[in-house]
Amino acid sequence: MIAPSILSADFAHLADAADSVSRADWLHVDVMDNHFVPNLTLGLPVVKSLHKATDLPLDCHLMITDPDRWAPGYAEAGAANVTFHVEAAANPIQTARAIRSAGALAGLSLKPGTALDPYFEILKEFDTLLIMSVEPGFGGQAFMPEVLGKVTAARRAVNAGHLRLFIEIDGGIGEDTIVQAAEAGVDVFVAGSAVYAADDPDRAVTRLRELARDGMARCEAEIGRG
Ligand SMILES: O=C(CO)[C@H](O)[C@H](O)COP(=O)(O)O
Repeated sequence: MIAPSILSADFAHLADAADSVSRADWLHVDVMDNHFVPNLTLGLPVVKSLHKATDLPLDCHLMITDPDRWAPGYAEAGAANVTFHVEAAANPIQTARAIRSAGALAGLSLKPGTALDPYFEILKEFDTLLIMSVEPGFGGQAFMPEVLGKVTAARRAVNAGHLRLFIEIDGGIGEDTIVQAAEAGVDVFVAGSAVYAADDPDRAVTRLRELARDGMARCEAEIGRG
C-alpha cells in the first residue's frame, strides 16, 4: 500500500491534496505537538474535517507526548489507523485496545534508534508497526538504510507468529529507496516529498506501487510473507 504524507502538501489546501492522490491506499496524516518532535502540524479538528473531505482511509501518525490520553480520540474522529510512538506511551497495550474499541486499527511506531526486540511480545495487540526511517519531525530527509534490519526482523516475526500486522515504513521513501524497503519486508510505504513534489502526485503513487511490487516479490521468495 502507498500512503502519501500530507506533511509535504500545501496546508492551505489539504482537501485538494487528498483529491490529488486518488490512487493512494491510505492518506498519511502527521500529527506533531512540538513536544515529542520539534515541529507543530495539526490535530483533532483538522483530522475530523479531512475525514469529511476525502474517502481515503486516514493513517494518523501521532508524534505527540501522552498518546495514551489522545490516541483514542483520533479513532473517534474517523481515522482508519491510529499509530503512536512506543517511546511516548505509558501503557501501549491499553492504548492499542482503546483505539481498537473506538473502531480503528492500532499502530505502534519506533524511532530509528529504538530497538524492536523488547516489543515482540506486544505486537499481537497491534495492526500496524511503523518503522521510522528518518528522525521524526520533518519531511524531505534522507532515508536511513540502517533501519532495514529492523524491518526484516519484524517481517520474520510476523511470518513466524502468523501475525496480522502491516509493516509500515516512513521517511525518505521514493523511487530510489522503495525497492530496498519492499525487499526487506515492508507492506505500507509512506511517501511525502516523493509524491507531493511530483508534477502529477497520482502518477507518482502508481510508479511507487509498481516499484514496491517488484521488491515485495523478491521478499516473498527470499524471506517469505506470512
Ligand atoms: O513522519 C514524517 C516525518 O516525521 C513524514 O511522514 C515523513 O518524513 C514523510 O516525508 P518524506 O517522504 O518527505 O520523508
